[in-house]
Amino acid sequence: MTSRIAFVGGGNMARAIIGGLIDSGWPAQAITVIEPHAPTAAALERDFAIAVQSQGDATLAEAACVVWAVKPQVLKEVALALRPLLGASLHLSIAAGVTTPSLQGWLASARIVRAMPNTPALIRKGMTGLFAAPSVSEADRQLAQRIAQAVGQVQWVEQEALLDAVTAISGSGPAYVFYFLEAMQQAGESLGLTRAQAYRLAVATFEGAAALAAASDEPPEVLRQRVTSKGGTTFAATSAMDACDLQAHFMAAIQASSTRAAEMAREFG
Ligand SMILES: NC(=O)C1=CN([C@@H]2O[C@H](COP(=O)(O)OP(=O)(O)OC[C@H]3O[C@@H](n4cnc5c(N)ncnc54)[C@H](OP(=O)(O)O)[C@@H]3O)[C@@H](O)[C@H]2O)C=CC1
Ligand SMILES: O=C(O)[C@@H]1CCC=N1
Repeated sequence: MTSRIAFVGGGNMARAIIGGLIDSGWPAQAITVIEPHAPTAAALERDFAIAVQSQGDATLAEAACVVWAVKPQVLKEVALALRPLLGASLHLSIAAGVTTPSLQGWLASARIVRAMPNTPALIRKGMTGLFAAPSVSEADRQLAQRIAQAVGQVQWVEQEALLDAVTAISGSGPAYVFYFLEAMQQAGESLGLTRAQAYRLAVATFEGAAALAAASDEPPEVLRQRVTSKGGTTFAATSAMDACDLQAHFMAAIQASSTRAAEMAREFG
């Protein structure tokens, strides 16, 4: 029988994971959500035919896994409020920055796995970083991994601090890709393409280049060199990027994401 999963918070990321789980064959009847915002709750019920409650009830204790998917800012308050209703479940937190020791204290449980998914989970192309303290059982690790793998690939890390790096690369990463897509679309338009033409070209290019990188044994700088003809168009573009130190700026932006994850642990943990 499929394990019951209860989501606390039914926002963007929970929706992505729920969509991926159902798409991968997880029964809708085995998923419940606690989501107080009525329009969000109604949309989840409509789109996925799952049970959505405005607040927790006794059925929360029946979940094999509770997925904590509220904002880090409110996680402590929500966890303490629901604590009397919790059973002996695994707790899977997707909140950026909130640490295992904080969660252990709020939930009065050591059965905690932290996950850092990303929104491509919605189409089962997610990448999820996972961390569990050494005391967490193999069965709990397997259940967390099963949920994450239902929506894409997983990468375990051995030190909790590395989840901040995962957050900065793959958690926030889809936004970086969309940021570049926006720029490529606007540039294409300014060069005379229609908005739709430019967007289609840009999306297909990301798709194709990522698939090529995934299929290749060669490092990205070699793949880039293959595109770059001597004195040609790509060289003109990458030289302009180098002239404004784009790579260093981009790396600093990723560092800022990781630093923010660590700060959030101090603010909300
Ligand atoms: N978005 C992303 O790409 C990623 C997000 N995360 C993490 O996922 C978590 C959720 O983020 P995201 O989905 O973007 O945020 P959202 O704000 O979209 O979702 C959070 C949801 O929780 C609801 N909520 C608020 N209070 C309660 C409560 N007491 N009980 C139950 N639900 C409540 C919110 O309702 P309301 O709007 O009314 O407040 C909202 O619908 C965060 O901790 C974030 O760090 C992790 C990886 C990637
Ligand atoms: O922006 C955030 O804080 C969350 C975590 C990673 C992606 N979104």
